Amino acid sequence: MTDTSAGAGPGDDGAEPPGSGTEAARAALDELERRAADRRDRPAYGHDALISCDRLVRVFSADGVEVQALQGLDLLVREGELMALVGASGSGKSTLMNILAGLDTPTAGAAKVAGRDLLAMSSRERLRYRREVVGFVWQETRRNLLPYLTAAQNVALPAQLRGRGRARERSERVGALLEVVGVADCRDRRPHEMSGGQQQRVAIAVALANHPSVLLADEPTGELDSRTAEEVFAAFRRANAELGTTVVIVTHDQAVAREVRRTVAIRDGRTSTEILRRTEVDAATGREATVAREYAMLDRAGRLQLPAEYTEGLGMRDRVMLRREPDHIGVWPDDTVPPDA
Ligand SMILES: Nc1ncnc2c1ncn2[C@@H]1O[C@H](COP(=O)(O)OP(=O)(O)OP(=O)(O)O)[C@@H](O)[C@H]1O
Repeated sequence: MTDTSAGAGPGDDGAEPPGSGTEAARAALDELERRAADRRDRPAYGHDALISCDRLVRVFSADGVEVQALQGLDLLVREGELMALVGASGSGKSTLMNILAGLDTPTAGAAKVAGRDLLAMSSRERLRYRREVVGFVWQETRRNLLPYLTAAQNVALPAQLRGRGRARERSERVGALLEVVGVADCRDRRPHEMSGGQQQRVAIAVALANHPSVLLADEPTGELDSRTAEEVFAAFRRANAELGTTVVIVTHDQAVAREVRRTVAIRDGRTSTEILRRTEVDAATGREATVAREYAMLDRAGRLQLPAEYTEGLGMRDRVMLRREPDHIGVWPDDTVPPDA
């Protein structure tokens, strides 16, 4: 233990006797400086992520009542990921998507997408951000497309508005995008001449028109039957694989959530658990199988959200008992005596 008691000063000859208070204080100071330097050199949170949300808060006030839709949400998404966000109704998914889409601003915290600081953008930068950095697909099919334009005209519009490229290049890109999402045959049809699934796939092409870094979709298959939903999801997957676009999908659809490698659950305005899926080859049979593992998010304040089904199943409430083991932490209901206590 470091002795920092007062009264121990340099000796008569000016030299510090070993173990003196001054020497100990200097050692403590060196240690503090070393730790501060370590902290300085450590990469910042989310430095290599395309999307980073750091303790994001969004409070709505309505009729004098405050609703905390996001309560310190942390989320990192790497470039090229295809991931799903799930959560109960009212957990804050749409609030998060609106912030990432540049349609709403957080009350506190930090949010960055492709290097843009979502809290510090001017209204002009915000407009550019919405046009160039993110593409958006909404649940309601009619919200995504202009009804009096054909599929090709809808997809051509964002680039036309931006005044980018020559007409021929734009037309080629429209054809290529409709091909990627699998609706090249709908090129000259207006929305009412297409099925709901075809309209959503055209909507994906529209959202991709300006080469966005991120494609955001809020319940894009919510109005579709499961077979059609699969086709729409396949279009997201192709956009991700062929164009490298990072895709974040909010979904209630378990089938869609199971199809992605990473599913993040939001609970009470915070990220709570995360499921990562990997393909593993069985050494004995050589057969491939998808292995899913569930993780809980540990935020930088050390907070951990335990899944409700775990805590409810074990009758855990208000307070739990913890014990640190060499390689894990044990958690027991408050009134339980741990096995080898
Ligand atoms: N504009 C607003 N004004 C007041 N409260 C709001 C507003 N928008 C959202 N909320 C509230 O914030 C909370 C989170 O809402 P949000 O729409 O983000 O949830 P959600 O997870 O997307 O739900 P759902 O799955 O039903 O769409 C809810 O309690 C909601 O009532």
